[in-house]
Amino acid sequence: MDFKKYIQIVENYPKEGIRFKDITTLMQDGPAYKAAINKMAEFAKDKNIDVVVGPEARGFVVGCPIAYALETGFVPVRKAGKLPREVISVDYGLEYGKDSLTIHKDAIKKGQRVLITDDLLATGGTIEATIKMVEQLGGDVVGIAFMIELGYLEGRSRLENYDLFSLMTYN
Ligand SMILES: O=P(O)(O)OC[C@H]1O[C@H](OP(=O)(O)OP(=O)(O)O)[C@H](O)[C@@H]1O
Ligand SMILES: Nc1ncnc2[nH]cnc12
Repeated sequence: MDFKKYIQIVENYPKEGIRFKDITTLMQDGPAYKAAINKMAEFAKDKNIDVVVGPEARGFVVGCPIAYALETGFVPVRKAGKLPREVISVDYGLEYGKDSLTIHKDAIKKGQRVLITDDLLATGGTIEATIKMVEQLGGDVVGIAFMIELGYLEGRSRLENYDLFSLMTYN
């Protein structure tokens, strides 16, 4: 399937100079959404994943159905102030700003095999922060799956020690 034909590119959103890759046009097409999720789940199916972790909000859109397909649990990573119980947190930078991410302290058990998922790899700041928290809790990041990779931002170079999968790459 040509997944790129379902992605809309929006110029200068949310800031001048950013070419925003809108995945909502893929999500709203049932067969395309299902095929995209199945391909991402396929990458992880022989990795003995215990739990899938994804950052809000678009990381939930890919992470939850992948967890369902793999029959694992899903752990949300959220922006500061959104998780109700004790968290650990990390500050990070984005293609268009900076923020802070959190995860529940008891969400990952030592030695669990973790698949991290997100809709898009840009600078890699979000995923690097997510990896830091998973590893701090004792999780083993055995794979990272993206729907889209922005090759020109070289986020991949920050994730050299990990097994990465991207469904689509824009250069
Ligand atoms: O590789 P990076 O430079 O870190 O950028 C990628 C992140 O940016 C977007 O999330 P955003 O923070 O805009 O939040 P959203 O999913 O809630 O829209 C996207 O969903 C990734 O998580
Ligand atoms: N160019 C982009 N398009 C969509 N989501 C993004 N997140 C970070 N950069 C992005």
